[in-house]
Amino acid sequence: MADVLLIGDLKFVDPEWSSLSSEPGVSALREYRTGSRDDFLSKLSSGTYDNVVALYRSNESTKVTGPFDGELISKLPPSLRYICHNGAGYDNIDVAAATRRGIQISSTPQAVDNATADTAVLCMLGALRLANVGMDILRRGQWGKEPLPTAHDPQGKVLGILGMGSIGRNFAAKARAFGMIIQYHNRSRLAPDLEEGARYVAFEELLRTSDVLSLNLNLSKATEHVIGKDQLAMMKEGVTIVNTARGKLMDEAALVEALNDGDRIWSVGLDVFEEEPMVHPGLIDNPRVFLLPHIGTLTFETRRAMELLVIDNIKSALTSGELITRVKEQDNIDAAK
Ligand SMILES: NC(=O)c1ccc[n+]([C@@H]2O[C@H](COP(=O)([O-])OP(=O)(O)OC[C@H]3O[C@@H](n4cnc5c(N)ncnc54)[C@H](O)[C@@H]3O)[C@@H](O)[C@H]2O)c1
Repeated sequence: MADVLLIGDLKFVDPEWSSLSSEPGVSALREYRTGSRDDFLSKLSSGTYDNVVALYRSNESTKVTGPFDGELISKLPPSLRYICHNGAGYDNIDVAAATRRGIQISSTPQAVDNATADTAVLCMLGALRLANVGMDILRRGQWGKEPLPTAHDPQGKVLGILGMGSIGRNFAAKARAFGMIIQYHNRSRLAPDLEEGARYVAFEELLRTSDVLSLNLNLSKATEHVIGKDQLAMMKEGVTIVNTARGKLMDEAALVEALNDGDRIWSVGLDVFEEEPMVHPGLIDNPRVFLLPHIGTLTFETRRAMELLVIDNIKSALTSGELITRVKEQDNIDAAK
Protein backbone atom coordinates (compact mmCIF):
# COMPACT_ATOMS: atom_id res chain seq x y z
CA MET A 1 0.00 0.00 0.00
CA ALA A 2 1.30 3.47 -0.91
CA ASP A 3 0.33 7.14 -0.71
CA VAL A 4 -0.53 9.63 -3.43
CA LEU A 5 0.53 13.25 -2.94
CA LEU A 6 -1.08 16.39 -4.34
CA ILE A 7 1.12 19.48 -4.74
CA GLY A 8 -0.67 22.80 -5.33
CA ASP A 9 -4.39 23.37 -5.61
CA LEU A 10 -7.25 21.81 -7.60
CA LYS A 11 -10.06 23.86 -9.14
CA PHE A 12 -12.38 21.31 -10.75
CA VAL A 13 -11.67 17.75 -9.70
CA ASP A 14 -11.71 17.62 -5.89
CA PRO A 15 -14.33 14.78 -5.94
CA GLU A 16 -12.26 12.76 -8.44
CA TRP A 17 -9.11 13.38 -6.36
CA SER A 18 -10.89 12.15 -3.20
CA SER A 19 -12.14 9.07 -5.01
CA LEU A 20 -8.53 8.03 -5.71
CA SER A 21 -8.44 6.86 -2.07
CA SER A 22 -10.50 3.83 -3.09
CA GLU A 23 -8.11 2.81 -5.91
CA PRO A 24 -6.32 -0.49 -5.32
CA GLY A 25 -3.06 -0.12 -3.44
CA VAL A 26 -3.71 3.42 -2.13
CA SER A 27 -3.20 3.77 1.62
CA ALA A 28 -3.69 7.56 1.91
CA LEU A 29 -4.08 10.76 -0.06
CA ARG A 30 -1.60 13.39 1.12
CA GLU A 31 -1.81 17.10 0.28
CA TYR A 32 0.64 19.99 0.03
CA ARG A 33 -1.71 22.63 -1.46
CA THR A 34 0.12 25.71 -0.16
CA GLY A 35 3.54 26.27 1.34
CA SER A 36 7.03 27.17 0.26
CA ARG A 37 9.96 25.47 -1.41
CA ASP A 38 12.08 25.51 1.76
CA ASP A 39 9.28 23.97 3.80
CA PHE A 40 8.57 21.33 1.15
CA LEU A 41 12.26 20.41 0.85
CA SER A 42 12.53 20.06 4.62
CA LYS A 43 9.45 17.81 4.67
CA LEU A 44 11.06 15.67 1.96
CA SER A 45 14.31 15.49 3.94
CA SER A 46 12.54 14.52 7.15
CA GLY A 47 10.73 11.63 5.46
CA THR A 48 7.20 13.09 5.65
CA TYR A 49 6.38 11.72 2.20
CA ASP A 50 8.41 8.51 2.30
CA ASN A 51 5.51 6.28 1.32
CA VAL A 52 4.39 8.30 -1.73
CA VAL A 53 4.33 6.38 -5.02
CA ALA A 54 2.57 8.90 -7.28
CA LEU A 55 2.43 12.65 -7.25
CA TYR A 56 -0.17 15.05 -8.72
CA ARG A 57 1.74 18.20 -9.72
CA SER A 58 -0.92 20.88 -10.19
CA ASN A 59 -0.79 23.61 -12.82
CA GLU A 60 0.16 26.23 -10.22
CA SER A 61 2.49 24.05 -8.18
CA THR A 62 5.66 25.80 -9.33
CA LYS A 63 4.50 28.78 -7.28
CA VAL A 64 4.40 26.51 -4.22
CA THR A 65 7.55 24.39 -4.49
CA GLY A 66 9.50 26.04 -7.30
CA PRO A 67 10.66 23.98 -10.26
CA PHE A 68 11.27 20.26 -10.04
CA ASP A 69 14.96 20.80 -10.73
CA GLY A 70 17.85 18.46 -9.96
CA GLU A 71 17.95 19.56 -6.29
CA LEU A 72 14.27 18.86 -5.62
CA ILE A 73 14.23 15.63 -7.62
CA SER A 74 17.24 14.30 -5.69
CA LYS A 75 15.21 14.71 -2.46
CA LEU A 76 12.03 12.96 -3.65
CA PRO A 77 11.29 9.77 -1.70
CA PRO A 78 12.75 6.50 -3.07
CA SER A 79 9.19 5.11 -3.19
CA LEU A 80 8.14 7.68 -5.85
CA ARG A 81 7.54 6.19 -9.32
CA TYR A 82 5.25 8.68 -11.08
CA ILE A 83 5.06 12.47 -11.41
CA CYS A 84 1.74 13.36 -13.05
CA HIS A 85 2.07 16.97 -14.13
CA ASN A 86 -0.78 19.27 -15.10
CA GLY A 87 0.48 21.23 -18.12
CA ALA A 88 1.47 20.61 -21.73
CA GLY A 89 4.82 22.30 -21.18
CA TYR A 90 7.05 20.65 -18.57
CA ASP A 91 10.22 22.74 -18.87
CA ASN A 92 9.92 23.27 -15.09
CA ILE A 93 10.72 19.56 -14.53
CA ASP A 94 14.23 18.16 -14.99
CA VAL A 95 13.12 15.11 -16.97
CA ALA A 96 16.65 13.68 -17.28
CA ALA A 97 17.17 13.80 -13.50
CA ALA A 98 13.81 12.09 -12.90
CA THR A 99 14.51 9.45 -15.55
CA ARG A 100 17.84 8.63 -13.89
CA ARG A 101 15.92 7.92 -10.69
CA GLY A 102 13.45 5.67 -12.55
CA ILE A 103 10.57 8.14 -12.15
CA GLN A 104 8.07 8.36 -15.00
CA ILE A 105 6.47 11.69 -15.89
CA SER A 106 3.19 12.49 -17.62
CA SER A 107 1.99 15.84 -18.96
CA THR A 108 -1.37 16.93 -20.38
CA PRO A 109 -0.96 17.17 -24.16
CA GLN A 110 -3.99 17.20 -26.50
CA ALA A 111 -6.32 18.43 -23.73
CA VAL A 112 -4.74 21.87 -24.25
CA ASP A 113 -4.71 21.94 -28.04
CA ASN A 114 -7.93 23.80 -28.85
CA ALA A 115 -7.64 26.49 -26.20
CA THR A 116 -3.97 27.19 -26.95
CA ALA A 117 -4.46 27.19 -30.73
CA ASP A 118 -7.48 29.48 -30.25
CA THR A 119 -5.19 31.81 -28.29
CA ALA A 120 -2.72 31.73 -31.19
CA VAL A 121 -5.58 32.74 -33.53
CA LEU A 122 -6.49 35.55 -31.12
CA CYS A 123 -2.87 36.77 -30.94
CA MET A 124 -2.45 36.51 -34.71
CA LEU A 125 -5.64 38.41 -35.57
CA GLY A 126 -5.09 40.91 -32.75
CA ALA A 127 -1.58 41.60 -34.06
CA LEU A 128 -2.41 41.61 -37.80
CA ARG A 129 -5.29 44.04 -37.18
CA LEU A 130 -3.29 46.16 -34.68
CA ALA A 131 -6.32 45.69 -32.41
CA ASN A 132 -4.46 47.10 -29.44
CA VAL A 133 -4.10 50.51 -31.10
CA GLY A 134 -7.85 50.90 -31.70
CA MET A 135 -8.76 49.52 -28.25
CA ASP A 136 -6.44 52.02 -26.63
CA ILE A 137 -7.87 54.95 -28.66
CA LEU A 138 -11.41 53.90 -27.71
CA ARG A 139 -10.61 53.52 -23.99
CA ARG A 140 -8.89 56.91 -23.87
CA GLY A 141 -12.02 58.56 -25.36
CA GLN A 142 -10.12 59.49 -28.51
CA TRP A 143 -12.29 57.61 -31.05
CA GLY A 144 -13.02 60.06 -33.88
CA LYS A 145 -10.13 62.26 -32.76
CA GLU A 146 -7.07 60.08 -33.40
CA PRO A 147 -6.61 58.13 -36.65
CA LEU A 148 -7.31 54.39 -36.58
CA PRO A 149 -4.68 52.26 -38.32
CA THR A 150 -5.51 50.33 -41.50
CA ALA A 151 -4.20 46.83 -40.94
CA HIS A 152 -3.86 43.37 -42.56
CA ASP A 153 -6.03 40.37 -43.42
CA PRO A 154 -4.83 36.81 -42.84
CA GLN A 155 -6.27 35.65 -46.19
CA GLY A 156 -3.60 34.62 -48.68
CA LYS A 157 -0.75 35.18 -46.18
CA VAL A 158 1.90 32.55 -45.51
CA LEU A 159 1.77 31.25 -41.95
CA GLY A 160 5.07 29.71 -40.85
CA ILE A 161 4.80 27.40 -37.87
CA LEU A 162 7.95 26.62 -35.92
CA GLY A 163 7.20 23.38 -34.04
CA MET A 164 4.45 21.45 -35.83
CA GLY A 165 3.37 19.35 -32.86
CA SER A 166 -0.09 18.90 -31.47
CA ILE A 167 -0.86 22.62 -30.96
CA GLY A 168 0.95 23.71 -34.13
CA ARG A 169 -1.19 21.33 -36.23
CA ASN A 170 -4.39 22.46 -34.50
CA PHE A 171 -3.46 26.10 -35.21
CA ALA A 172 -2.68 25.22 -38.84
CA ALA A 173 -6.17 23.69 -39.26
CA LYS A 174 -7.77 26.86 -37.87
CA ALA A 175 -5.58 29.14 -40.00
CA ARG A 176 -6.58 27.22 -43.16
CA ALA A 177 -10.16 28.36 -42.50
CA PHE A 178 -8.86 31.94 -42.84
CA GLY A 179 -7.41 31.11 -46.27
CA MET A 180 -3.79 31.08 -45.10
CA ILE A 181 -1.02 29.08 -46.79
CA ILE A 182 0.76 26.89 -44.24
CA GLN A 183 4.46 26.07 -44.07
CA TYR A 184 6.39 24.70 -41.13
CA HIS A 185 9.70 23.67 -39.69
CA ASN A 186 9.96 20.89 -37.16
CA ARG A 187 12.68 18.75 -35.59
CA SER A 188 11.67 16.11 -38.13
CA ARG A 189 9.31 16.17 -41.08
CA LEU A 190 5.78 14.92 -40.42
CA ALA A 191 4.07 12.05 -42.24
CA PRO A 192 1.98 13.34 -45.19
CA ASP A 193 -1.36 12.65 -43.47
CA LEU A 194 -0.31 14.90 -40.56
CA GLU A 195 1.03 17.62 -42.89
CA GLU A 196 -2.37 18.08 -44.53
CA GLY A 197 -0.74 19.97 -47.39
CA ALA A 198 1.58 22.13 -45.26
CA ARG A 199 4.99 22.69 -46.85
CA TYR A 200 8.05 21.50 -44.89
CA VAL A 201 10.87 24.06 -45.11
CA ALA A 202 14.28 24.61 -43.52
CA PHE A 203 14.46 26.88 -40.47
CA GLU A 204 16.02 29.82 -42.33
CA GLU A 205 13.56 29.54 -45.20
CA LEU A 206 10.71 29.64 -42.69
CA LEU A 207 12.11 32.87 -41.25
CA ARG A 208 12.73 34.48 -44.64
CA THR A 209 9.39 33.64 -46.29
CA SER A 210 6.65 33.67 -43.63
CA ASP A 211 4.22 36.60 -43.41
CA VAL A 212 3.22 35.38 -39.96
CA LEU A 213 5.69 33.36 -37.87
CA SER A 214 4.20 31.38 -35.00
CA LEU A 215 6.27 29.71 -32.28
CA ASN A 216 4.72 26.39 -31.25
CA LEU A 217 7.78 24.42 -30.19
CA ASN A 218 8.66 23.29 -26.71
CA LEU A 219 11.25 25.06 -24.59
CA SER A 220 14.44 23.19 -23.80
CA LYS A 221 18.11 24.12 -23.42
CA ALA A 222 18.40 23.61 -27.19
CA THR A 223 15.51 25.93 -28.08
CA GLU A 224 16.08 28.78 -25.62
CA HIS A 225 16.41 32.03 -27.63
CA VAL A 226 15.86 30.12 -30.87
CA ILE A 227 14.64 33.52 -32.10
CA GLY A 228 17.29 36.14 -31.37
CA LYS A 229 18.84 39.15 -33.08
CA ASP A 230 20.17 37.22 -36.10
CA GLN A 231 16.90 35.35 -36.70
CA LEU A 232 14.85 38.57 -36.39
CA ALA A 233 17.11 40.19 -38.99
CA MET A 234 16.38 37.34 -41.44
CA MET A 235 12.60 37.70 -41.24
CA LYS A 236 10.49 38.95 -44.10
CA GLU A 237 9.82 42.70 -44.20
CA GLY A 238 6.45 43.33 -42.52
CA VAL A 239 6.32 40.05 -40.58
CA THR A 240 3.91 39.43 -37.70
CA ILE A 241 5.32 37.24 -34.91
CA VAL A 242 3.11 35.16 -32.63
CA ASN A 243 4.31 33.33 -29.52
CA THR A 244 1.94 31.18 -27.47
CA ALA A 245 4.57 28.56 -26.55
CA ARG A 246 7.16 29.86 -24.07
CA GLY A 247 8.64 33.33 -23.59
CA LYS A 248 12.25 32.13 -23.32
CA LEU A 249 12.11 30.85 -26.91
CA MET A 250 12.64 34.48 -27.94
CA ASP A 251 15.26 36.99 -26.89
CA GLU A 252 12.83 39.69 -25.69
CA ALA A 253 15.44 42.46 -25.59
CA ALA A 254 16.36 41.70 -29.22
CA LEU A 255 12.66 41.68 -30.13
CA VAL A 256 12.13 45.12 -28.56
CA GLU A 257 15.20 46.41 -30.39
CA ALA A 258 13.95 45.04 -33.70
CA LEU A 259 10.48 46.54 -33.11
CA ASN A 260 12.00 49.94 -32.46
CA ASP A 261 14.34 49.73 -35.42
CA GLY A 262 12.42 50.19 -38.66
CA ASP A 263 9.46 48.41 -40.23
CA ARG A 264 10.69 44.83 -40.59
CA ILE A 265 8.26 43.75 -37.88
CA TRP A 266 4.69 44.81 -38.53
CA SER A 267 3.35 43.55 -35.23
CA VAL A 268 3.66 40.95 -32.49
CA GLY A 269 1.06 38.83 -30.62
CA LEU A 270 2.27 37.34 -27.33
CA ASP A 271 0.72 35.14 -24.66
CA VAL A 272 4.05 34.23 -23.01
CA PHE A 273 7.07 36.16 -21.73
CA GLU A 274 10.65 35.54 -20.68
CA GLU A 275 10.24 36.39 -16.98
CA GLU A 276 6.53 36.05 -16.21
CA PRO A 277 4.75 37.86 -14.67
CA MET A 278 7.22 40.59 -15.60
CA VAL A 279 6.90 41.95 -19.11
CA HIS A 280 9.61 43.95 -20.87
CA PRO A 281 8.52 47.64 -20.76
CA GLY A 282 9.46 47.94 -24.43
CA LEU A 283 6.67 45.45 -25.23
CA ILE A 284 4.09 47.11 -22.98
CA ASP A 285 4.88 50.54 -24.40
CA ASN A 286 4.69 49.49 -28.04
CA PRO A 287 1.12 49.72 -29.41
CA ARG A 288 1.98 47.21 -32.17
CA VAL A 289 2.33 44.49 -29.57
CA PHE A 290 -0.88 42.59 -28.73
CA LEU A 291 -0.38 41.16 -25.24
CA LEU A 292 -2.15 38.51 -23.19
CA PRO A 293 -1.12 37.39 -19.67
CA HIS A 294 -0.46 33.68 -20.42
CA ILE A 295 -4.13 32.70 -20.72
CA GLY A 296 -3.54 29.98 -23.32
CA THR A 297 -5.44 27.21 -21.52
CA LEU A 298 -7.48 29.38 -19.17
CA THR A 299 -11.00 28.22 -19.99
CA PHE A 300 -13.32 26.22 -17.74
CA GLU A 301 -13.56 23.40 -20.26
CA THR A 302 -9.85 23.03 -20.91
CA ARG A 303 -8.68 23.44 -17.31
CA ARG A 304 -11.17 20.77 -16.20
CA ALA A 305 -10.05 18.42 -18.99
CA MET A 306 -6.40 18.93 -17.96
CA GLU A 307 -7.09 18.21 -14.28
CA LEU A 308 -9.06 15.08 -15.22
CA LEU A 309 -6.24 13.83 -17.44
CA VAL A 310 -3.84 14.02 -14.49
CA ILE A 311 -6.26 11.98 -12.37
CA ASP A 312 -6.59 9.44 -15.21
CA ASN A 313 -2.80 9.20 -15.45
CA ILE A 314 -2.55 8.49 -11.71
CA LYS A 315 -5.29 5.83 -11.92
CA SER A 316 -3.60 4.20 -14.89
CA ALA A 317 -0.23 4.22 -13.11
CA LEU A 318 -1.75 2.63 -10.00
CA THR A 319 -3.66 -0.06 -11.85
CA SER A 320 -1.39 -0.94 -14.78
CA GLY A 321 1.95 0.71 -14.05
CA GLU A 322 1.62 2.69 -17.30
CA LEU A 323 1.05 6.43 -17.74
CA ILE A 324 -1.39 7.43 -20.48
CA THR A 325 0.50 10.52 -21.63
CA ARG A 326 4.10 9.88 -20.66
CA VAL A 327 6.48 12.64 -21.85
CA LYS A 328 8.22 12.06 -25.19
CA GLU A 329 11.72 12.10 -23.67
CA GLN A 330 10.81 8.83 -21.91
CA ASP A 331 9.58 7.10 -25.11
CA ASN A 332 12.57 4.80 -25.20
CA ILE A 333 12.91 3.92 -21.57
CA ASP A 334 10.87 1.58 -19.53
CA ALA A 335 11.29 3.19 -16.15
CA ALA A 336 8.65 0.85 -14.71
CA LYS A 337 11.09 -2.05 -14.85
N1 LIG B 1 0.29 29.56 -23.84
C1 LIG B 1 -0.07 28.50 -23.12
O1 LIG B 1 -0.80 28.61 -22.14
C2 LIG B 1 0.39 27.13 -23.54
C3 LIG B 1 -0.49 26.06 -23.38
C4 LIG B 1 -0.09 24.78 -23.78
C5 LIG B 1 1.19 24.59 -24.28
N2 LIG B 1 2.04 25.65 -24.40
C6 LIG B 1 3.39 25.45 -24.97
O2 LIG B 1 3.26 24.94 -26.27
C7 LIG B 1 4.34 24.02 -26.49
C8 LIG B 1 3.97 23.06 -27.58
O3 LIG B 1 2.96 22.17 -27.12
P1 LIG B 1 2.54 20.88 -27.93
O4 LIG B 1 1.56 20.15 -27.09
O5 LIG B 1 2.19 21.23 -29.33
O6 LIG B 1 3.94 20.10 -27.93
P2 LIG B 1 4.43 19.00 -28.96
O7 LIG B 1 5.52 18.27 -28.26
O8 LIG B 1 3.28 18.22 -29.50
O9 LIG B 1 5.04 19.85 -30.16
C9 LIG B 1 6.24 20.53 -30.09
C10 LIG B 1 6.91 20.40 -31.45
O10 LIG B 1 8.08 21.23 -31.48
C11 LIG B 1 9.05 20.55 -32.25
N3 LIG B 1 10.38 21.09 -31.97
C12 LIG B 1 11.13 20.92 -30.87
N4 LIG B 1 12.31 21.55 -31.02
C13 LIG B 1 12.29 22.12 -32.25
C14 LIG B 1 13.19 22.93 -32.97
N5 LIG B 1 14.39 23.26 -32.48
N6 LIG B 1 12.82 23.35 -34.20
C15 LIG B 1 11.63 23.02 -34.72
N7 LIG B 1 10.71 22.27 -34.06
C16 LIG B 1 11.05 21.83 -32.85
C17 LIG B 1 8.88 19.09 -31.87
O11 LIG B 1 9.42 18.24 -32.85
C18 LIG B 1 7.35 18.97 -31.78
O12 LIG B 1 6.80 18.58 -33.01
C19 LIG B 1 4.52 23.36 -25.11
O13 LIG B 1 5.82 22.87 -24.95
C20 LIG B 1 4.19 24.46 -24.14
O14 LIG B 1 5.37 25.07 -23.70
C21 LIG B 1 1.66 26.91 -24.04
